Amino acid sequence: MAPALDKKLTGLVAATFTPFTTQGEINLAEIGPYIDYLTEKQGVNNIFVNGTTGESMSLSVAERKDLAEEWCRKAKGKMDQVIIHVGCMSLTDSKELARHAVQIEADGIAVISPSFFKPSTADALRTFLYQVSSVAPTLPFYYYHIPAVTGVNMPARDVLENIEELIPFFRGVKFSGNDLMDFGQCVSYCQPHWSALYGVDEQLLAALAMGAHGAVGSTYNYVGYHVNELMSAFDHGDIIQARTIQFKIQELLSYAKKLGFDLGVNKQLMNEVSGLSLGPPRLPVMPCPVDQALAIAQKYHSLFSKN
Ligand SMILES: CC(=O)N[C@H](C=O)[C@@H](O)[C@H](O)[C@H](O)CO
Ligand SMILES: CC(=O)C(=O)O
Repeated sequence: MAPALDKKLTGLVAATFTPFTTQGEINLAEIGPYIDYLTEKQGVNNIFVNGTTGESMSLSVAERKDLAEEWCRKAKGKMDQVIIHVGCMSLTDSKELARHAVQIEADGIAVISPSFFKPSTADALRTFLYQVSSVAPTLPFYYYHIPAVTGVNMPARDVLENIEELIPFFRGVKFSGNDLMDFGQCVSYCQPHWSALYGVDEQLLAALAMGAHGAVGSTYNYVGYHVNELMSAFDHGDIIQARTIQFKIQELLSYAKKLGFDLGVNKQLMNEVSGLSLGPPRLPVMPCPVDQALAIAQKYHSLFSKN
């Protein structure tokens, strides 16, 4: 098997929601239709599975394996790349998931910093990442930086320092932070075969100006079509058009945030917009009150007439 050796990850990557039944079990049957929705209706051809949006930290290792396997199986021939997030609090669990990602022929893995016991230095975090990668040494590897969620605030650029010496298949960073100076320094440190992927959907345009090669986010599940247009406007130098689309996304999210926007609301918005049955989130994330999702979906439709 040759993993995505020379396939640099670019463009849009949807961070998938995990489908649950109404009883709260993982719902593998919804994955096939979900993939079709992303490719056919949103023009999104890459997915980031079992991440923050996928509630990975609320899933068991066994559930994460079942999900990863089904996403890979159903994505075959339809998606360009499937990246599996394998970060856990326990190094042992992360290694088990990394080994499994090789078996199911994922295109890459990503790892978040542990956040209960936090690494105290960039070197400690790099060593943790290295140990996870060591059981999947030829699988493209991404560091997943999300300081607001992990509480691990060391600059991502520090984590990247000489990382290829430890992880030969290091392929980039998924940067979900607001610090655009740190992001710029990551871009500037990137090797040609690495990708700097931005993850704060509200301000992607600023990250594109800083040199982002692509974007990973939850909202690309339902505004992917429009963000593809934003990115192509940017590529063609039409900054006014790119900004117009970015401002619409900001308007949607600021409206949603005023009503209370969390993963439960985000997931319900996806249910409303897509017609998929992804179910409720898992506790401690609370299900979204119906009227709240409807109000946000209405705002969505008023901003984006397509879809
Ligand atoms: C905390 C979180 O989930 N961040 C996501 C990616 O990393 C983003 O895609 C956000 O969901 C998005 O920017 C909306 O705030
Ligand atoms: C947004 C994102 O990348 C995640 O859900 O992990």
